[in-house]
Amino acid sequence: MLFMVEMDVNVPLDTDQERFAALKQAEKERFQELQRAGTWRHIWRVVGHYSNVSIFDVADNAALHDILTALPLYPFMNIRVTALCRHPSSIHDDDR
Ligand SMILES: O=C(O)C[C@H]1C=CC(=O)O1
Repeated sequence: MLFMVEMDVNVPLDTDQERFAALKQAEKERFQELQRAGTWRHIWRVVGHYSNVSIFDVADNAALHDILTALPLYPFMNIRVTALCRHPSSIHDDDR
């Protein structure tokens, strides 16, 4: 199942910078692992924001919930999820 996931990262001014840098590195590693697995299919930076728009390919709603809530930066994120399905005019075979 495909989902559009919009993530906004909010970092309070009093956040410990060293701790945040470690979480950011852990997030990058998890992100790249999920990309290699084909789970986190796409990501785009939203211009002018510490936000991204991503496409996830997961088994079901619960799988997406588990992945998102386990992200290292999850405590700093506001997340919006939109379920997607194939557009009838799409020429891409991997839209499901
Ligand atoms: O940078 C972000 O938008 C937050 C998050 C998503 C991937 C990643 O490496 O960090």
